[in-house]
Amino acid sequence: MTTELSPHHHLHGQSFFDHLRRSLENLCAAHTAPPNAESTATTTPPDASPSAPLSQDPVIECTDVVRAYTRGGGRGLFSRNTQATTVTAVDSVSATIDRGELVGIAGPSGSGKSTLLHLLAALETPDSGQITITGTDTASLSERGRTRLRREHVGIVFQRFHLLPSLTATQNVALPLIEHGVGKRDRRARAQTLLEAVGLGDRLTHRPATLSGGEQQRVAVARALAGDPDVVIADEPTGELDSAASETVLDILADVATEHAVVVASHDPAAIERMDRVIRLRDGTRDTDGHA
Ligand SMILES: Nc1ncnc2c1ncn2[C@@H]1O[C@H](COP(=O)(O)OP(=O)(O)OP(=O)(O)O)[C@@H](O)[C@H]1O
Repeated sequence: MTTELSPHHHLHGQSFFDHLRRSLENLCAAHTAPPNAESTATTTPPDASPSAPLSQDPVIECTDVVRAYTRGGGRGLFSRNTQATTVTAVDSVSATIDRGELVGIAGPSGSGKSTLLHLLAALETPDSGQITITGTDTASLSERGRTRLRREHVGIVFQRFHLLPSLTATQNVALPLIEHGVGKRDRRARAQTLLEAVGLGDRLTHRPATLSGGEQQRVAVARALAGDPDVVIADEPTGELDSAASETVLDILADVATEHAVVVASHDPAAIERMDRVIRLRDGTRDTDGHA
C-alpha cells in the first residue's frame, strides 16, 4: 500500500504556495506573453490588469446563467422520428467566486454540476446570462480566445487524472508550460517545485502507471497549477480515490485555495464537508448557498 504523504511535510513556517508563487512570478516575468487582442472585448476596466495577483475583483462572476441541451428529434439507426426534448441543465444560476475560496458544487446526479463546472471553466458558453473570468465575458471570445483564456487563468483537474502515460510526472506537469513559452530548463524546475509542493518530490521520474491513484491525482493538481491559474476547477477530484488519498488531495486543494480560487464539483460528502462554501443544485437551479 502506498503511503499518502501530506504536502504539509514541506511547509517551513510559511505556505509552500508562497514559495511557488514567487518562483512562478520570476518565470512569468521572463516570459510575459504579448497582450491578447481579444481581451479588449472584456468588461474589465481598462486600467485593471485581469491577472493582477492582488486584485479584489471576483475571479468568476456568473449571472443568470442558462444552458440547455436538446435531445432526440432526429432519425436514428434503430428509431423512427423521435420527439426532440430540451433539458435545461443549468437554469438561471448566479454565483461569485473569489480568490482565497474553496467552493463546492453539490447536488444529486443530473442536477447540473458538471455542466455548471464546464461553464465556469469556459469549456462551454451559456445560452443566456453571463460568465466572466477575471473580467472577461467567456461568450465574447472565439473558440481560440476561450482556449487562451483557459490557458492563462484556469487550471482543470479531472476525476480520472488524464495524465499522458508515456510521460514522467515531471514531464506531465511541465507540458502546459510549453504553450506559455517557458524554456525547457525552467519548465522542468517549475514542475519539480510543484511536485515537491504536493509531496511527490520522490516521484519525479515515475510514469503514471507506477503511481497510486492518489499520487496521479496530485500530479494532475500540480499540472493544473503549472500556469499559475487564478482558479482551479476540479470535477469529482476524489471520485476514484480511497479516503486517505482523498484527504491528501483535499488538503492540497485547501492549501491551493489560500492563493487561488478553487471550485470542486463532487458527490463525495467528505469533500463537500471540507468546502468553505457550497453551491447546491437541484434540477439545474440553485438550492441554497450555505456552509457545508
Ligand atoms: N451533452 C449533453 N447532451 C444532452 N444532455 C446533456 C448533456 N450534458 C448534460 N446533459 C443533461 O443535463 C442534465 C445535467 O447534467 P450534468 O452532467 O451537468 O449533471 P451532474 O449533476 O454533473 O450529474 P452527475 O452527478 O451524474 O455527473 C442531465 O439531465 C443530463 O442528462
